[in-house]
Amino acid sequence: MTSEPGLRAALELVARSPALLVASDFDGVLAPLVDDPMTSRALPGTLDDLCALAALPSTYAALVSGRDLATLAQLTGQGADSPLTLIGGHGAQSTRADIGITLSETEQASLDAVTVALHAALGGVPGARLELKPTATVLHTRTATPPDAAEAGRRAAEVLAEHPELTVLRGKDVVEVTPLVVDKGSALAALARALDVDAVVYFGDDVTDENVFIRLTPADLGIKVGLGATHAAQRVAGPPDVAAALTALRLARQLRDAGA
Ligand SMILES: O=P(O)(O)OC[C@H]1O[C@H](O[C@H]2O[C@H](CO)[C@@H](O)[C@H](O)[C@H]2O)[C@H](O)[C@@H](O)[C@@H]1O
Repeated sequence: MTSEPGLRAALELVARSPALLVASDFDGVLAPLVDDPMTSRALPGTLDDLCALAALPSTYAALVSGRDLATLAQLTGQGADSPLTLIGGHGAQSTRADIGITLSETEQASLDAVTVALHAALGGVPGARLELKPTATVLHTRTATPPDAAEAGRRAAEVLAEHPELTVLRGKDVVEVTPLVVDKGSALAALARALDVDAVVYFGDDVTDENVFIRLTPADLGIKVGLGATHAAQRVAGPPDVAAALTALRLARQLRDAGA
């Protein structure tokens, strides 16, 4: 897909920015979507290219995910010595800012109550299951039939109607509920400000990534992965195209540094 002239030209142009931040979502972007969230892995080369970019002068790289930080680090193998900034929990956590995620007693009670209620309401719906994260509970329906997924969604909506204090984030075969007010766009904008970069490149595939795309300026480059309405300027089909685009961006940035 990087042979597509518009995308290639856009990557080469943004690679010439004096200070650049390259950031990517994880699931569905670096890692193909799978049924079991704990088996997600980034495609070969993607993390290497991000780390290589982060090693270049005036160049930074980040992962921005709905995963909690510990899980994101585990799945990507990016530990404390990683050159990448990891932003987790849709912006609730960051390795750079060391943002804490301790919920208040009220927030924790609210999350616990909705989790218990969802668990009770979803019993008996085949393929519907809950993922428990430190700041959120996620209803997964990827392995449910369409009628079962619809039934799970209907039951979840009834429960969530009783919890207007919670934030609901919708994604690919997931409905996520958290007591925090978070979004990836604010988190990435704060990182870009802190790094004082001239341009941001962002890869994302889901509704929550639109909060990033909508904030980008003409100096930046948003790349939507897959189908669906988007505010991104460019689009690729799937994770293999992201891998190719990251390599093209890394090479263009290295050429720029070499003065070519
Ligand atoms: O922001 P992301 O990195 O894209 O994380 C969003 C959610 O990703 C995970 O769910 C998605 O990936 C799963 C594994 O491929 C897939 O089974 C599921 O259908 C997808 O929605 C994760 O499990 C969630 O906690 C994240 O919020």
